[in-house]
Amino acid sequence: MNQNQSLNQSLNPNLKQSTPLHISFRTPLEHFTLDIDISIPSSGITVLFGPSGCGKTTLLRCIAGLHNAEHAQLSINGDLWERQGCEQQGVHLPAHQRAVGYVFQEPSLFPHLSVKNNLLFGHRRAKQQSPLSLEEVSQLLGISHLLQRMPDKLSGGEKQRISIGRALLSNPGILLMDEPLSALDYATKAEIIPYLEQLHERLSIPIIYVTHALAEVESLADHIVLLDQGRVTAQGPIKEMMLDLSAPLAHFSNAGSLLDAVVSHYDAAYDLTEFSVDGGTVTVPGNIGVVGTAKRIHLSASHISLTRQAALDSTIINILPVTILEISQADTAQCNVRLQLGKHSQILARITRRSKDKLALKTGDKLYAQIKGVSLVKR
Ligand SMILES: Nc1ncnc2c1ncn2[C@@H]1O[C@H](COP(=O)(O)OP(=O)(O)OP(=O)(O)O)[C@@H](O)[C@H]1O
Repeated sequence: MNQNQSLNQSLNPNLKQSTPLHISFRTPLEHFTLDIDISIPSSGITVLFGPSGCGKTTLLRCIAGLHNAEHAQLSINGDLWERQGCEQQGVHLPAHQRAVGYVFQEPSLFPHLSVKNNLLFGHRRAKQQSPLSLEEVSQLLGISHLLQRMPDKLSGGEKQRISIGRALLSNPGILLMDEPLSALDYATKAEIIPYLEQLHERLSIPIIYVTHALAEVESLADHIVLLDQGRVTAQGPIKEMMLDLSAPLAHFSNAGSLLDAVVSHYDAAYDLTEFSVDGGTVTVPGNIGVVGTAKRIHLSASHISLTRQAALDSTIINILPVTILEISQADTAQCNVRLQLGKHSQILARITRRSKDKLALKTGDKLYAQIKGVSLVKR
């Protein structure tokens, strides 16, 4: 058993790993009815993404038992928490009996308690004593040096990490995070995202994460559920959803694709890091990480151009052979082009309709993708 497996088991020994979460609620709201019926993976981060007022917070509140829906069916890790409005006998586990960790937009620490006592409050709230110790949580979130401080001596990002720690110490079966970064400035967001990535890697409890920010989706999501006016418009694994030309994400102006990459070489003379990806090599400026480190890289669709021949005299250093899988109109001027890269990967390019016609591009064409600009979304 490796360290992660043992930490996962110790966090929640009763977790039935492979049972998907079944989440179904119907409840009238002010202007529309929230009507959701989804199954999501039992581990990893599922992002709820949608415009303001589409029902994201209400859905979290339903899961936490804070909003009563007329129709409900909720199974978490194989346990039935709620069943309402069907022929079978009703079930409603009260909010205080649900093993839910809830992190809000604004960190809500007790001002009269030290960081340590705020964290221990989560420990005491646990229905079953959390096997995860205060020390382990502090180390996971980088807050060990803050334990004796009072909340008014903490930055916004530190407060939010402590809110997350307190939620984890309550031994949750599910972690609900409602725009946990939206109250923080850009620099603090960047500081906290790596800790969220760590949580995601080291804990196998399901996390449902609400955000409006596409950058957070690209950094953190494994699975995405798109909501509009109380209904699911699309859902699925994030990499697939970004490449689905009929789904909303591919139509955003900042559409792109995610690629798994491993650091393969650092060129000290030019300060460039090379990554090996399925189908080639991608080079980015700077010394990014030790050889062998896995990263997730983001390729913006509008930063990819397509050529029939590999340009030999281009300043663009990332040029990869690709095959066209699908072309679809993105708007009146532009097309999305879904491309096969290597054996198992796909990327998205955004080109003008005029270029598509000029090059007479069609499915099956073998081309070269010139990638101008690669961003790392996982450090
Ligand atoms: N208890 C309630 N009863 C009736 N309507 C409600 C209730 N709670 C929220 N609403 C309404 O339901 C809609 C969805 O609200 P909700 O807070 O779930 O949206 P949201 O997607 O989380 O929005 P935001 O991204 O702005 O936080 C809103 O129009 C809101 O006014």
